[in-house]
Amino acid sequence: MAIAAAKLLPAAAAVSKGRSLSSPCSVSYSTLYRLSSSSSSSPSSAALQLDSLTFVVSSKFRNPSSLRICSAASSSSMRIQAPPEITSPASFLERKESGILHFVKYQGLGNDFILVDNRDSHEPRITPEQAVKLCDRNFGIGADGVIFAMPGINGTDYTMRIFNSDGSEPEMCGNGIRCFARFIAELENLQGKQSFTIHTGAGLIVPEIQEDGQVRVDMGEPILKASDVPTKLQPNKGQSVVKSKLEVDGVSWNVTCVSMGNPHCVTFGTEVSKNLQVDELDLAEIGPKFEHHVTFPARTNTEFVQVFSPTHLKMRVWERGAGATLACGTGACAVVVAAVLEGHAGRSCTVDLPGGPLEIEWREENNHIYMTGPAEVVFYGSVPL
Ligand SMILES: N[C@@H](CCC[C@H](N)C(=O)O)C(=O)O
Repeated sequence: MAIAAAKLLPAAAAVSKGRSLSSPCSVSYSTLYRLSSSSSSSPSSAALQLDSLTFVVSSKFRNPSSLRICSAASSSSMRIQAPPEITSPASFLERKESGILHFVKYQGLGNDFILVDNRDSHEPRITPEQAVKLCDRNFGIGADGVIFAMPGINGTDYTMRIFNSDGSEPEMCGNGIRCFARFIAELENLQGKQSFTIHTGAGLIVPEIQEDGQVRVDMGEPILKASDVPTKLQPNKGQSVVKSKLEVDGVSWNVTCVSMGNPHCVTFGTEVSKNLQVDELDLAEIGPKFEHHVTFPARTNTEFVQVFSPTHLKMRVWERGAGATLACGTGACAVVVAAVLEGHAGRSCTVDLPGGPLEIEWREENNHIYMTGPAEVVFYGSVPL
């Protein structure tokens, strides 16, 4: 956590020299707070410094009684107030000050999200424009998207909404829903095996936290009907588009189109090069050309796949609205569906992504896809809006 320390020190120095940190916020936010484990071997910590507000917290605190929060400087000449008492991550998030957003940053295989407790409203606490700023990796917190935990509708426990880092709103997010489940367990102080019914733009999704902390998600059924994906490519297998030709940048790619609630275009190769070496691709060059191709009226996520064996695939992804990410859960599900339809793999596969592996199963008896993978806290923070 060298980065965290590097970010912390200038802020601490500014306070200790009696300089107030430039701030549009109230004086209490000119304080540098440090939240640490009472154990001397604090496992990890991270700092967030945005305008006047710097909040440093351990990413591993799980025992509220071991929490303590303290200001980093205490001279009476400085405009520092006693820090508010924080006894748990949930109580931290429950603090509601106008103009301040409390959040938890989570990641699932490096696909990272700002999680917002929005359980008291059906309206997202921030706008798409604010989400774009917060997701910026240089001028903001840095994330692939912002996820809102909202009240359930239609009898579900919760609703998940998400903004991509470009401010667009996708229907679903596989890595995000694993993070969402862990976030809810933290907010509700639930331990052990837990499952939730979540309303999303892709319908009902059911994540289950396992004893080992991994999250297994019933992702529902894939949608293969071309007009529902949506794609303008002509169906060539029933109503589906399977291993069809798509011209992108003068190259003829073989593509299969799958929706997991959100659209995916999966390719295992081109007309001339049937087996992709995915590490050799220039994703930033080719990805946007798929994303904005006229054949995808709602834009598309694109997965480039290499087959190691019928149970082991490797993919890189260019996400709609987020660009190259380290992992995409809905993408990994779409890849296994496409691999089965094209005859490259069986229904249970390990899919390697740049951020790590996901276990995917497309079950024959109910047509549902199950995804299993991790979700972890990165840090807790507050940011002026
Ligand atoms: N990373 C996500 C997908 C997020 C949404 C996507 N960018 C879209 O616009 O559809 C995942 O893990 O599924």
